[in-house]
Amino acid sequence: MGLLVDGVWHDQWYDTSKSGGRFERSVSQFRDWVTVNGQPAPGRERSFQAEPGRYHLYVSLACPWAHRTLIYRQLKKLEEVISVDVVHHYMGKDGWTFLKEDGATGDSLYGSDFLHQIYTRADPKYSGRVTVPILWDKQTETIVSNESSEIIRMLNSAFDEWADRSVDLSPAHLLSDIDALNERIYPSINNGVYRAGFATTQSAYEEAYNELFQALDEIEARLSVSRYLLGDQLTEADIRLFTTLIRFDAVYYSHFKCNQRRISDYRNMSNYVRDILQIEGIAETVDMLHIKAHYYGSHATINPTGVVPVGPDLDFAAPHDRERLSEPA
Ligand SMILES: N[C@@H](CCC(=O)N[C@@H](CS)C(=O)NCC(=O)O)C(=O)O
Repeated sequence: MGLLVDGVWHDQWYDTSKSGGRFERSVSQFRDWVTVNGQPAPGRERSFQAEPGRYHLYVSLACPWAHRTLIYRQLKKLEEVISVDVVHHYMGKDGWTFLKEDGATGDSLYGSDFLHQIYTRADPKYSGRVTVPILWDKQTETIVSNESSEIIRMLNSAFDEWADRSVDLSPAHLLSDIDALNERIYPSINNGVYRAGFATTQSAYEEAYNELFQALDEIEARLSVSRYLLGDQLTEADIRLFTTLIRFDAVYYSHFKCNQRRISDYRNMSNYVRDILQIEGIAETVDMLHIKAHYYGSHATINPTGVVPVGPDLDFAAPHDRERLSEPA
């Protein structure tokens, strides 16, 4: 694990020394937008017009943020429109690599060895973390965005000429509710598990742990009366929550010490996870080998032996009971 400084790779773990042992996620730096007519997003100058075959995703199957983008690509039926490469699950001293093994594809565009070479191809002087996902423009050979929350908003509508338009995960009338839920769920749950797991002091860990389980209890209550977070319609907020919940029992519960309860101990949330997993296209985006091998194998400060637990046995294909909460059509 490391980062680029002026385009040069340095092997370095997260520094929590200046924040009382708290893990603070750095802000993504490539923030342009693909738009229908190529009009730059407000406050932006670079223009990226939606076109089939022009854009490429670099993802890790382990990563919950990259997972969001893969789910959108499936649900919007963009497989032929946006190509994908998958990095290897092990993130060691070279960061993410393109080692072709266990279903990792390698870099089909440039044959690079390391993901950081994609960042320096876009900006030879880039300083910062080298993260997935990346939305890459094959035409101008640059990174459009490395911020998953924005990439999924682009995938939701910018490519609709070639996509399944009937799928809209952030309809205008729900947008402010989605944003409000994201504001609650991102710090306490999506990033909350990382804040617990990467904390290097007891107090930083307990702060994150308490916030996490308080938020999970709230979600459980919400899901006791509503099929999805915002009623009968699956939205962006569900996808963003799902990618954390699906990893929880296998990884966050033990590896990140988030062990007050498993998701399988929550009746509503566990059924909800299976409900979403069983939507056509979603199961293909979940790769438990990459998920477990990455976390247990790559975080030497947390699990120095790199031994990957065999369990737990999780049956996401088992029936769920969520239909009881839907309005009859
Ligand atoms: N805010 C970013 C976060 C992406 C992110 O942190 N990805 C992790 C993998 S789960 C990563 O690549 N980390 C490498 C690092 O921090 O060096 C997003 O949502 O796209």
